Amino acid sequence: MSGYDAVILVSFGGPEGSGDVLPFLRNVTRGRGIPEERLEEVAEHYHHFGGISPINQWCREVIDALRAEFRASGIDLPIYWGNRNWPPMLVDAVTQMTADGVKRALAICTSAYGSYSSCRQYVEDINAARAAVGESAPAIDKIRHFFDHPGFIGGFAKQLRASLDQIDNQTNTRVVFTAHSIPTIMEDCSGPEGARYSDQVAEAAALVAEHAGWAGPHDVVWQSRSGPPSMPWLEPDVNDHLKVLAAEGVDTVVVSPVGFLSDHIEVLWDLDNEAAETAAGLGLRYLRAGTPEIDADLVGMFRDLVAERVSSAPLKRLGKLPAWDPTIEGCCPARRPPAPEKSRGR
Ligand SMILES: CC1=C(CCC(=O)O)c2cc3nc(cc4[nH]c(cc5[nH]c(cc1n2)c(C)c5CCC(=O)O)c(CCC(=O)O)c4C)C(CCC(=O)O)=C3C
Ligand SMILES: [Fe+2]
Repeated sequence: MSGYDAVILVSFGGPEGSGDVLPFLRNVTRGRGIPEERLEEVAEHYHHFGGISPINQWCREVIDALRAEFRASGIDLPIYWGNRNWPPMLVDAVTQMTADGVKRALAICTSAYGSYSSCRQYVEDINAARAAVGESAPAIDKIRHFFDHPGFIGGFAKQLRASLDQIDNQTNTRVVFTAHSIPTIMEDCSGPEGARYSDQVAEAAALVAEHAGWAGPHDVVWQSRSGPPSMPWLEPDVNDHLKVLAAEGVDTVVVSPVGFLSDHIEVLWDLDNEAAETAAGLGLRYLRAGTPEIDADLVGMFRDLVAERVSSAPLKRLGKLPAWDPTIEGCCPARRPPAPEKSRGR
């Protein structure tokens, strides 16, 4: 007896044609004061791919694979799909669930880590959609952070191993893990005592390296920062880090984007174009390790994360960081409220 009568995949959403790009970007950045020039710059990244982000198609394939996985494991729950920023929108999915009589659903959010952007914001958007539908909307809980689940680690480790196998002489090879940068103010209030986002990324990176059989050095760096230069974000940026590595005598770099489950625009543009170009300019051999995409381990992980909640199946975790409930009231605000001294005066 679990009390759940449905599962909903909740993802970021992405444009599927050039006309979608600017409206999508306006949805993502609504109320955030991101300048129009930044939007136009980001729009260019999407236009290199015909305005199509692979993220929606990836969601469709994950849902198909997960339905098969549910059938095979006797989990008899329908799977809905709602995005935060582009159709199919969360509010429409919640409307449909309500019409179908769903009372309590479990949300699979497609981000592995804590922090406002990667967790709390998903919960807020789910709750906004429920509020828009009204009293009869189902209750929706979120699955836990899964950065150290063996299916997540295994999915990345396989891809990293495949890249390493292409390098004959690994003496001066460096493995570089990347995740999306976030403002340091957001990092400082991630998790119960702060910095849990970067701690989780670091733990995932170490586990992926270990499971790929990589005993050489690895680093964790950040990618895809936005926001005004005056606002500090997590550093170093992957491009700056490549310069440091070249100066240290590294000749081959393998970049594994553990911050993302699939190849979307940040991976295809910021890594496969920008960082690859930076590396070429420095004379570095550059290999980008794959993301799990719809790897069987990753799909099996989603099944496990549902099974944990519907039938109290044991938690599969490889890491040592304490777990924390991603839905604690007030956890991971976008920023801390200003200290009293600072809010007085100007
Ligand atoms: C931590 C994190 C993840 C990983 C967790 C997760 O997966 O959720 C992530 C994922 C993604 N971010 C994405 C796209 C964008 N993120 C933006 C802006 C921002 N991201 C931030 C953080 C993150 N972002 C932050 C702190 C901002 C600035 C402030 C704000 O707006 O909150 C902007 C606005 C323009 C810009 O400023 O760059 C865009 C277009 C896409 C879709 C890609 C596609 O379409 O293929 C995906 C999966
Ligand atoms: Fe983002």
